[in-house]
Amino acid sequence: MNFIRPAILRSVICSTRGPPGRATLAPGGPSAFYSSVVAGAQERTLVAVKPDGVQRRLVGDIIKRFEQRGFKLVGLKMLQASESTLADHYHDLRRKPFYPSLIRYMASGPVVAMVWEGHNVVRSSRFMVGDTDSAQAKPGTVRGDFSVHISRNVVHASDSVEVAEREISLWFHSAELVNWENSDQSDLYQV
Ligand SMILES: Nc1ncnc2c1ncn2[C@@H]1O[C@H](COP(=O)(O)OP(=O)(O)OP(=O)(O)O)[C@@H](O)[C@H]1O
Repeated sequence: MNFIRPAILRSVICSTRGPPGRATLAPGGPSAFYSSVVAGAQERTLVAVKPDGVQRRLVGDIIKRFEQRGFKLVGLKMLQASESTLADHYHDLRRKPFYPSLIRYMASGPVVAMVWEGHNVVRSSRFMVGDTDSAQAKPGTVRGDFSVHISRNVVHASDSVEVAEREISLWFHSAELVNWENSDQSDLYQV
């Protein structure tokens, strides 16, 4: 979604709420209105910095990219992933020839798991992370900037909303996810 200027948002609300020709903003003014627009479109995704990304001190850079894009961090932890979690996470790849080395790689050191929230965050995260094969990943993406080989591609991001829900519940307990409000969410949606 492109950023929306306040004036455009005001005209959208005027045309979708209340009788024609009557300007009706949400109670609480523009800021509350932006929040209500944004809140209706929220989704969450799992992003994980893989062991090579942690070893290479890329955690901060990856978090920065998601924060700067405008997404909201609602879960964060560093952990040594168990083989059972990894087997569950990559269950669809278990028959691939690279599966054993993938599990070894993912278990070789700590992972930083995160849950990010925002409009179209699943799709946007996949673009930000870049192609699975680092050789195909575009510059500007995490993998395109930091990785040269598919087997050490720095970061994971869920590839659909349904998968994201499954992966978040695999990696996080619900009590580890924090619901919080931006003090002024309108800032996110202004150019
Ligand atoms: N041909 C391959 N050789 C070695 N490792 C591979 C290969 N294909 C995939 N992998 C590893 O398995 C991971 C999962 O593969 P998948 O096809 O699900 O890609 P992805 O969804 O882009 O990656 P991820 O799930 O890690 O975000 C890849 O990120 C990569 O680390």
